[in-house]
Amino acid sequence: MVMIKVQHSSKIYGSGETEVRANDDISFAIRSGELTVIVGASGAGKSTLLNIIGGMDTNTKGNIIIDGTDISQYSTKKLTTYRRNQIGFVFQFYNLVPNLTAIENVELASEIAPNALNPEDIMREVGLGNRMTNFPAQLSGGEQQRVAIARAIAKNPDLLLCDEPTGALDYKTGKSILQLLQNFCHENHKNVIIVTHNGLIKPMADHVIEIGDGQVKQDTRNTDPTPVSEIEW
Ligand SMILES: Nc1ncnc2c1ncn2[C@@H]1O[C@H](COP(=O)(O)OP(=O)(O)OP(=O)(O)O)[C@@H](O)[C@H]1O
Repeated sequence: MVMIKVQHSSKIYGSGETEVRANDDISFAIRSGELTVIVGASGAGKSTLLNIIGGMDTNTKGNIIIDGTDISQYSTKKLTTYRRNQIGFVFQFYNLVPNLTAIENVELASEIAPNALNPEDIMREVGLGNRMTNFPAQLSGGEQQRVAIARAIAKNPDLLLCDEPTGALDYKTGKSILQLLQNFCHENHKNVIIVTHNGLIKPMADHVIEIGDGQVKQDTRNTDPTPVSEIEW
């Protein structure tokens, strides 16, 4: 079953001499339960695409069909509900609230979502059962990213969108975060999209979309994705 259909989507910033075609006629389909890696060089248009799929930005042209509904036609209010109920975001720099404990950061998200999971269960699942009452500053970068992932997962979203989730982490910690995302996707049959410039992680994905100059350069699938623990980069 197709979960996401991006159809001839373009995003143009500015106009005239300052016009930037961040996305230029992008089309692809993501099947339900796929771990998708969107890969490309800096400035290729990856974050723009992810933000449009996540309802944080809107496209200039084209359709974004999520589970049968075209969100490119949504009002601002509908987009807010869509983001709140269906999307979990993970960013490079965690974006945790510094004066709330780890578990309170997760509760913040679960409280606004209608089908939320138990925050304590999720904290244990990401390996932080014993760090729930710590503040972000008392946690390592990898632990903070685990809290950010727990916060995104606790909403029980259909779609987990991750923009360079290991960008601020060392190699080993980054690997454990990617393993967590791969497990979450495959064990729960959820959709996860990871945006990265690191082409070497492509083998971990079910689906790889390569973006260059705002366009899809390659769209391939791995029938037998490699466990993250077996990938070196
Ligand atoms: N709000 C904006 N206004 C104007 N131009 C923008 C805006 N956001 C992005 N762009 C431009 O659109 C292009 C694509 O940017 P985008 O951030 O999507 O690329 P990216 O592939 O995610 O890059 P990176 O890996 O460096 O984050 C770039 O040329 C960027 O400068």
